[in-house]
Amino acid sequence: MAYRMAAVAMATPSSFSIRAERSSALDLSSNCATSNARSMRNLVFVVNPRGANGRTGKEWKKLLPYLRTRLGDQYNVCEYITSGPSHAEDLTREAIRDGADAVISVGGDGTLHEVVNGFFWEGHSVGLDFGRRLSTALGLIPLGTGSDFARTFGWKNDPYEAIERIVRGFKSRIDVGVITGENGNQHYFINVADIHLSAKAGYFASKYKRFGNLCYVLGALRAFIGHNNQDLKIKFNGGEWEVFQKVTALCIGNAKFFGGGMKITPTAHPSSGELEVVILQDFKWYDFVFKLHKLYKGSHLSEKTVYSRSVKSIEVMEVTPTGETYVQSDGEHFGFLPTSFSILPGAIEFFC
Ligand SMILES: Nc1ncnc2c1ncn2[C@@H]1O[C@H](COP(=O)(O)OP(=O)(O)OP(=O)(O)O)[C@@H](O)[C@H]1O
Repeated sequence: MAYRMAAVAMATPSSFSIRAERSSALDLSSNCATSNARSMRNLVFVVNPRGANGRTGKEWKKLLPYLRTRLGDQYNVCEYITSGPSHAEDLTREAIRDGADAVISVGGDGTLHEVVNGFFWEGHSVGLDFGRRLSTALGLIPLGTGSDFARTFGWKNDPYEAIERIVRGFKSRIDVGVITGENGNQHYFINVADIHLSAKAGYFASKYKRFGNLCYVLGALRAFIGHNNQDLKIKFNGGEWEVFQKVTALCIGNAKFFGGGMKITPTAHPSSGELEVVILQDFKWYDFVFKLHKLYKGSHLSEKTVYSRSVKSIEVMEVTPTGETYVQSDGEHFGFLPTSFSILPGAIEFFC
């Protein structure tokens, strides 16, 4: 069940600041709007103060006065600070229901992942709740450790460039990946979902975020302990089951990069209408030493032990079930196989 939010407000004629807490109601029309609110655009900035080891919170404090000046009188700037994991999801859902024109994720890929999930509720778009058709756009100020989704667009962790994109107001529709676990619950991803070694590495990397980008190397080293390549059964686009032997990692890209700059699904693009599947087979630890540069450059698809194709959907299960093969989406631990993935083409309008 979604939390509703408390809004403690400090209204100014053109902007508004909110520290969101769980458990009471937020109403954009009363809390963000001013007297000429109907003609103003409500932009909700969902900020993870703990992103990039706390750097996001510090940067944001400096950024906010500039943002208000740069956006000017036609925008209500609503600032929602997350209080912990998953909070960004609840805040986004409430902002959409309250009629926000845009929700802008301020932080890394984990925060963006939660904001994207906030666009959905019980298998459908929140904008279509109660028979309404609300069109809230998604924006991004990348300020995380990896900020991998932004790399597909060639964007850096530069908040001032990101603000210019919002000011310019150019939007296009992007696809969203759907991931469904054994219990049938749906979850959404916008960047890359992945299975086995990389997902296990991501799980451990999240424990080492205090080391910055080094967390991905530490996570990978930890994941190698006890790792075995796995035979997997895979069904593409609802066809026949096929067995892929000795799978090291299986990656499903809506965008190109993961793990802090590795171009793992180099032909993926969030407006292609398809997911790009890349399967690494029979990789040994030394393959990562000798082929790592190819994974970063995105030139690994020509390797004999790398399989790739575009799909609308894919189902994956272990040949011999262990229930221990890791799955992650957008760098966040999702669970274990079996899992299925599909695409929602053009599901969200995005500032780009
Ligand atoms: N107030 C908070 N306190 C602690 N954790 C939070 C808070 N708000 C959000 N989080 C969690 O922090 C996690 C990481 O945040 P985020 O992705 O923004 O930064 P990052 O991990 O440094 O960047 P990247 O994912 O790009 O590497 C999110 O998955 C989210 O669940």
